Amino acid sequence: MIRFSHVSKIFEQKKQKVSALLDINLDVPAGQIYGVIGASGAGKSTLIRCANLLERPTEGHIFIDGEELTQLPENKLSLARRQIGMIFQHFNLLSSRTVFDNVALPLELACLPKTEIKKTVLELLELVGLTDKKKVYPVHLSGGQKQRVAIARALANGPKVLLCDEATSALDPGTTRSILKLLKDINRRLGLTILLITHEMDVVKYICDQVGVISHGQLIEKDSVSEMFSHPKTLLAQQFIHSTLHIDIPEDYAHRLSQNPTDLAVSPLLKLQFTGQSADAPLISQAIRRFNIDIGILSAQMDYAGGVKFGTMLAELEGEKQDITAAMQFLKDHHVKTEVLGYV
Ligand SMILES: Nc1ncnc2c1ncn2[C@@H]1O[C@H](COP(=O)(O)OP(=O)(O)OP(=O)(O)O)[C@@H](O)[C@H]1O
Repeated sequence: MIRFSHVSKIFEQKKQKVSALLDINLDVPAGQIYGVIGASGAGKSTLIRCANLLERPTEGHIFIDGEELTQLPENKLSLARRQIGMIFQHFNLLSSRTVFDNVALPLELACLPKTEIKKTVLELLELVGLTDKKKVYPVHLSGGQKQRVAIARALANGPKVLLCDEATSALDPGTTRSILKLLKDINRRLGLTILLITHEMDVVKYICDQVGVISHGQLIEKDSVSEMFSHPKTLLAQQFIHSTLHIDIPEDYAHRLSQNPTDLAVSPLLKLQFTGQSADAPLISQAIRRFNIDIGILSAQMDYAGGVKFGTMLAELEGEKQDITAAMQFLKDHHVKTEVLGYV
């Protein structure tokens, strides 16, 4: 449904060239939710703005449902853009228009008859759960409600594709969830293809089918969400995944931790990272039985994404030195990433 073929974008500013996108190849199948994740300045906004040619690529081709946008003359491009809805981090509603009139705007621009506009707008407001707010002005809405209006407006022309530019970045975690749930519902109910950009792996984990990681304008890794979470290949993907896990050493415990083993501090504190196959096997109890050691769990968080289990654990290993070494090797051999944080 969306295809980027060898897309590059170079910005020129005061004789300086910035390569915002470098040879991007991306295919989003119809009906899927595709997330592109990256740090600030990685090229996410440029990428999503190229999808509807708000930003024209310097090189390469962009196709929506088989039609090459990069070949279309301006008049045909405006028509093609009706197939592509877009929502933004800061909602971009017209403050002088009511909720109803904001959603009606694209239909008015498409010169639809009033009765049809009214019917469509009321259906859309029901879809996004804002029927009772139709006469309200945006200033009286919460952030989540504003984004719901923006979603209804983006769907007004019945697009095949929805582009989401950091759509939940300005919202609190609870509202973020409800907006992501709405996007997922719309995707499933209307078969809408969604391309979103984000800097939060939680967003990807919650709604995406596939994910691409962008860094310095390049898509350095792309995969299904389950594959990325179970076997992240690049360091950046690994860092994004582990940013969704919130594991800290308690402060009083950290004070007792010594960098190297001493006569009093002999038990290593390990940070164990489980992905895919390692998370499914009962490796902790196997290590305890096989090597006759004790494992004290300080904190742990296991999670699911795309049907795959993964997680992080902080655990103290107690026992004879050679048994601890053998147990650590056993965990490593079974794809558990093992890091010694100190000794207690
Ligand atoms: N209009 C522009 N003119 C010149 N350089 C630009 C322009 N827009 C973006 N850039 C540069 O292109 C690179 C990618 O920017 P982009 O906004 O796409 O990143 P991003 O991943 O969306 O960042 P953020 O998450 O901070 O919004 C950056 O180096 C940025 O400075």
